Amino acid sequence: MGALYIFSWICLMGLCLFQGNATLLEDKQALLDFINNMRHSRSLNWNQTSPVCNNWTGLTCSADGSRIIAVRLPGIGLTGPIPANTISRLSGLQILSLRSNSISGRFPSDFSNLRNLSFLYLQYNNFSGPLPIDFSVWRNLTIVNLSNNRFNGSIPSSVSNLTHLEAFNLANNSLSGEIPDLNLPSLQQINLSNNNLSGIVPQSLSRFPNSAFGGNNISFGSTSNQTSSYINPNSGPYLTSKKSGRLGETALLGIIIAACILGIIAFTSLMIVCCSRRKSEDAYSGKLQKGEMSPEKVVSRSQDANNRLFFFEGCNYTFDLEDLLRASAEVLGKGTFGISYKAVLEDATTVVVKRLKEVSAGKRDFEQQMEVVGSIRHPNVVELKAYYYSKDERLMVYDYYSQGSVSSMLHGKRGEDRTPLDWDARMKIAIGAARGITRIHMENGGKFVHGNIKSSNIFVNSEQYGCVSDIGLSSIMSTLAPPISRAAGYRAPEVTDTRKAMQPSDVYSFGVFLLELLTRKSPIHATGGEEIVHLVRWVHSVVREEWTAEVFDIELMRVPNIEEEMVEMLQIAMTCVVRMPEQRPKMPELIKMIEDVRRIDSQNRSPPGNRSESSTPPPTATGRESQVSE
Ligand SMILES: Nc1ncnc2c1ncn2[C@@H]1O[C@H](COP(=O)(O)OP(=O)(O)OP(=O)(O)O)[C@@H](O)[C@H]1O
Repeated sequence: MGALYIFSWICLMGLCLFQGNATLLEDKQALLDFINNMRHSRSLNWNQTSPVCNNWTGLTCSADGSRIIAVRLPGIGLTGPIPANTISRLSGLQILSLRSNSISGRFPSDFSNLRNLSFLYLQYNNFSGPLPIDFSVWRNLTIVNLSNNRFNGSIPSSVSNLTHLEAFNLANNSLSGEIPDLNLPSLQQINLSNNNLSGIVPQSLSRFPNSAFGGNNISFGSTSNQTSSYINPNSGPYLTSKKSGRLGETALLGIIIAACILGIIAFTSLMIVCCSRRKSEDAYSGKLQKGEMSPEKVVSRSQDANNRLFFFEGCNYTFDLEDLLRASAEVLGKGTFGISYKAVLEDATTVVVKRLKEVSAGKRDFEQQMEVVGSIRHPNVVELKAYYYSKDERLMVYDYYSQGSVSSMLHGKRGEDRTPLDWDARMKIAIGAARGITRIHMENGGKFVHGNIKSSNIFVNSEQYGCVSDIGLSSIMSTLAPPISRAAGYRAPEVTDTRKAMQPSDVYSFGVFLLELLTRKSPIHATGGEEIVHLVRWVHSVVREEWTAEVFDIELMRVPNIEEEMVEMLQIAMTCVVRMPEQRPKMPELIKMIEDVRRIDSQNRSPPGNRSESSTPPPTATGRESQVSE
């Protein structure tokens, strides 16, 4: 009897295990059916023979390995409609992210089978047609992002049944009709902006800011005809009142005549100013272009008001644009965003002037961005000292870092002239850069993105810690580095697709920078046979073949007892360059991870927030900067 019991128990367990495997096999088949029936420009390592869990890109299995619970495939070039009866067979699915692809067609009706879905990210695709009528089938939905598609029709009232909903984003679609009453206490974020919605914002959503409903024909609060506040895509919030009557005809005529006279005066003065400014700026640009400055006076004092260098508070420089124009200048290099010059002023002050090309932002946006950048004071961030804006010329002024960038330290001199960077130096550069980027990410309510992390933008401060430069340019410039360029080697895969840098893409670039520090290889380099090598792919292939030691810079291999630390740093770098942005660590975590590899020194281990307001150490610079220590 006992034996029979044990036998049946074993059978039962066997059946369970078999069933578990069967479900996973079914999930695997559903995914293969999906990917084999959908165009995608990136190849995936999904093949029939390899195990799904821990192996296939973009998937997460349940803890017991019996089901697939997350599919994350952002920015892999998926094109066309989602094939029916594929993804919808993953009945254990909780997270689905197919954002930043080119998926078209309607919202798949069979997604109603995904009863466990909690997080749905389909933003930045080409979905069209109406939203699903019955949202209540997904009782667990917590975050829904369907923004930046072409969905039309109205917002279904069934959304109000999603009691777990915390974030709901339908921005930038073509939705119309009125906003339903969404009495959802857990809802923390909503964005319905830039649709064709009309009517009023229901009371249940009045706690959200106006910007959540901008770009629609929605009115707020009172429904009375007397006064209501409208939000219009072009003009922003404004008040209209039915009481305001029409202007009398005489008054109107008076205004038109006055406007004409003023217009003529303004036009004439503008022409005079433009002609004289154009002359002086052309002369200035010409000198910078030639990489030389003559002592002749290029801008007259009377024009200083229009040609003013804007210095940030606390900057101890006393020169003006005129002095800068008289300085002797030498081209340091041509970057993605312009040319950088080393300028030595008459009193021996040495600065770097970056002359920007193709700024896409207007004057106001440019100035605002400069204000943000100029306000960042941190030992691991290269300070922007001053800027200049005119119609034809935009300049940024920094301290000159005489040791050159980390790029030139790693790849610059060859042979006997070369001073190798030892392990300590590289660790200090890594930790400093991590702290600098973390500080930059704290700006703008924790949303600021650097967008151009690379070794030629990282210098060392007076304490030899990494120091990050070139902040805030990627968002105001229209240029993107060409696909085969050193800059492109740092670019996260999703940035190539969406052309939009985010904080996780900075983390990716930082990971590439760490790999560069460890290998002393450029992110994109040609081998003897002219073959283009991508550093991330190369490191992956070497590590996969278990030749880890081969990865490291030969100069480091000579140093005793650092192998373990190098391997730990390699692991950290590899976590930064994973394909899925949401799987990359955040910058503050990276500081901790790197600090844990080696206790560099206690003085430099305080969190960046505590250190940002401290007296800024100067760079290892020539010129007149005072040498205040960190
Ligand atoms: N403050 C500085 N001190 C010393 N050298 C600098 C300074 N700023 C830039 N450089 C160097 O000048 C050269 C040109 O810099 P620039 O920033 O214009 O281009 P980049 O870093 O090569 O590319 P990108 O424009 O994409 O940042 C680079 O070698 C850079 O390291």
